[in-house]
Amino acid sequence: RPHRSLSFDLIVLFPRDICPILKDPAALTAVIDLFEDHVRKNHQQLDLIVGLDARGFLFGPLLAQRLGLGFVLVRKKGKLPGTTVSVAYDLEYGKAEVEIQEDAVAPGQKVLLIDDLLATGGTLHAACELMEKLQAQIAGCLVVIELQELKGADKLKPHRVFSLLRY
Ligand SMILES: O=P(O)(O)OC[C@H]1O[C@H](OP(=O)(O)OP(=O)(O)O)[C@H](O)[C@@H]1O
Ligand SMILES: Nc1ncnc2[nH]cnc12
Repeated sequence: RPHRSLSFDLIVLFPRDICPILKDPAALTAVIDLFEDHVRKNHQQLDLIVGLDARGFLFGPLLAQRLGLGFVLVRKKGKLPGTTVSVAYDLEYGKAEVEIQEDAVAPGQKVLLIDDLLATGGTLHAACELMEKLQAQIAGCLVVIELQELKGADKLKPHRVFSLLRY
């Protein structure tokens, strides 16, 4: 049979889905409570929460609002108006590109990145490269779900990853 990656096999055999969390208001509140608690204990003087397209947008603004911080979007290529900065990265099959508005984060601002799920780490790694292009300070990455077998947290080093559910 054709080669399939570990990530592909995991999606097919063990799909991890955040939809049940979103459907249950108590679960969603618990997720944001846990993130808020972690950030208040471990991160001081943050400037912005940066969320990843598309499912990072479901959690990021809720957390940002709790913390009294602004929220910034990292989008897939071609979606943002104005002047953008982009980073291309490899997927298991093909390539992708993420973008941010060039003035979304000012040099020196301290940001925390958020997404729903960490698999290989390619997406968050590319988003970290975007932050570096804008000379932001990366405080760390937050995800609801981490697929530990795929070692995404290693790929993101030296940046730290905080996850709520690990498989
Ligand atoms: O760690 P990685 O191997 O990069 O994979 C994780 C990324 O993959 C999924 O997004 P997807 O690309 O399916 O896009 P979507 O959120 O727009 O559905 C997930 O929401 C993460 O963003
Ligand atoms: N097992 C999995 N479930 C959901 N999304 C994924 N992305 C990569 N692996 C995944």
